Amino acid sequence: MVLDEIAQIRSKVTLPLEMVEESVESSSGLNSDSADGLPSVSEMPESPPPPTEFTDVNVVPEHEKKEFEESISNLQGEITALKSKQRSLDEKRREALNKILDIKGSIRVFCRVRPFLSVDRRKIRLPISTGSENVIVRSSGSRKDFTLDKVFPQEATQEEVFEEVEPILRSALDGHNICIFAYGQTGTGKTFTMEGTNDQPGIVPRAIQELFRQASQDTSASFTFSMSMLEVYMGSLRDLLSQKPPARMFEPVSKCALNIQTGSNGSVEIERLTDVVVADFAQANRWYSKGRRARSTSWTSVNEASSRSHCLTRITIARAGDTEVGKPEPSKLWMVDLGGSERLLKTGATGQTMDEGKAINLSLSALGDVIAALKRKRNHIPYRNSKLTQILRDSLGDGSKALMLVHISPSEDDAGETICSLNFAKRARAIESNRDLPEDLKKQREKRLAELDDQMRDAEEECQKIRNNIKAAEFLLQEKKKLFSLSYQPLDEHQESPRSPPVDQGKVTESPRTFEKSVRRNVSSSVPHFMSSTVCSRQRRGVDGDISGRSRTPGSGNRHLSKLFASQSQSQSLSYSDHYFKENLRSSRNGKKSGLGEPNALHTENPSCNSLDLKSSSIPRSKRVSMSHPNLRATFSHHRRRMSDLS
Ligand SMILES: Nc1ncnc2c1ncn2[C@@H]1O[C@H](COP(=O)(O)OP(=O)(O)OP(=O)(O)O)[C@@H](O)[C@H]1O
Repeated sequence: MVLDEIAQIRSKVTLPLEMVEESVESSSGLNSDSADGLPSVSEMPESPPPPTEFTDVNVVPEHEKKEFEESISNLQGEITALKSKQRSLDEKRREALNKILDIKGSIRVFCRVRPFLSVDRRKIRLPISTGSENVIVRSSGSRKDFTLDKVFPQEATQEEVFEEVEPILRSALDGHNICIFAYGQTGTGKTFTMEGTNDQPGIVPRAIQELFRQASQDTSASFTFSMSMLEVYMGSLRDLLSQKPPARMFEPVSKCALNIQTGSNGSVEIERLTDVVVADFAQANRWYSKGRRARSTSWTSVNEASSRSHCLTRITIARAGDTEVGKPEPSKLWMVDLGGSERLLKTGATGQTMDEGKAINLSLSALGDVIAALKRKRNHIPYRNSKLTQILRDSLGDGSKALMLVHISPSEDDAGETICSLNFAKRARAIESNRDLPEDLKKQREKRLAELDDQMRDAEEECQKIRNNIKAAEFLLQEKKKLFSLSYQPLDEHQESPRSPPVDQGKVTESPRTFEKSVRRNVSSSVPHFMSSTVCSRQRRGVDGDISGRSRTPGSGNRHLSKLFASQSQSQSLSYSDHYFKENLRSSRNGKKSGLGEPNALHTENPSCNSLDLKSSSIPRSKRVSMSHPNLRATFSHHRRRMSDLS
């Protein structure tokens, strides 16, 4: 129904200008020498003129204006109702997604096995075997089985990994704080998973792109994204997007340049941390590259340090437009590439490497403690034990979701480290896996998840339909408003309207007064003094001439109208109340061309109207012309102003 209306409105917006043009040319006799072979006005036989009505074109019938206003307000009401329906469906979808994530666990743990690299000493017997939700590690005659939420084997692609990560991003847009961690021994592929390469982008660039994509589809709210990047090294924080270069390249940063502030409500702010608003994915990606470059040239021993620091990328999502629920707090999406988790004794580290390793291990175990406390719903969550957990305080806990991607090596040499990493994963997992549940509970859980999944999809589909309806209705409303302002609002209001396209400025130049002067210019010298041209009017005529070369716009419709006035002044007989003229307009409104091109439809001189009677105020109301075509009204409304200016 809405689409039909749009089609109607479109035809109303564009067609009438042609109709006006046609009616102007036909009625003014300008096409008298045309192929139609129509006689000019002067050649017209002296048949008795049709009775002339003097009408006040200043007035458009109130009932029509009211009807138009009503249709606009009905449409506005319809849009409001659709938006409220969209909000409630969106709420349903959010609830279902939340329940799904809660059943699956608010802290989910995945495992990714790195493929063999050329540098790996390949053994015939592989220590690792994987299922979809479990990893078995065989080492020194023992066999350990670890259960996880999802396991990505060596051949898993970046796309496959991201597919599983993606649902949590929707939660970030819904207002939840989210943390995605890459955990594991050095060289197991944490940076590959998070950053990726140009050919195989990782989670961070894909997530940013996905956020922009999802936000652009959500018409119920508008989103603003901003981005920060920082590095935590030996308990110090470094701003990776800072515009200020470090005092000396490669200088160790011994002091923490950024302070972590915790509000009374638990919210966390990092003082002086650069936060850049990013308008689109390309811009965000440029900042991300800058942050990555800053990381690789940081600290003392340039490349080595990267595995001994944590790199945190934060996307802050501000949501606006959901007026019924007020302005929500911005949500944060943290994507963290953690430092390598290897045991110090095994690496035989000494000196600074030892200290770095200690710092990493301290913060990783603090993170493990926080996650374990959250899992057990402890009253005290030990956030304060490391800089990392202090930073993530408001994004790990109530209402937040976390995803831990534990990376392991396929090599037998690393089996000990692999077991340590998987023990960390086991500790972090929020719930028992499906595999650990009794059969009946497992079935119940699966059933519930399937129901919620259906609910979520239904709500999403319905929401999409409503989104399309809203778009169509908003377009229709905009068109109606345009039409309304063209038809009923005085010229001044057109100028003030913020929606007015630039061509309306042309209308200003080509103001109704200009037309009036062009009428006067052609009026014989017998016209009263007040109708003769002035310097100003002659200047305006120059402007008028400039405009005439422009493309057809409502303004150019006026140009044709001015032709009509010019020709009127030659014949000095045409009145808007002329029933032929009205008839022509009516038929053109009805899509009939017939009356306008036919000789008997042409206007003849009306001797009783040898001069233009512009005193509209003296015309009885009963004789006012009724032009129900909105665009015709538009041009007439300009004319009305011209007349009233004169009176
Ligand atoms: N899934 C994979 N597919 C192909 N190559 C991979 C994969 N995972 C890791 N690699 C390669 O393994 C090497 C080590 O990976 P990466 O640097 O990401 O490890 P890391 O865990 O981040 O190490 P560090 O802790 O030192 O930063 C890189 O050359 C990377 O390209």
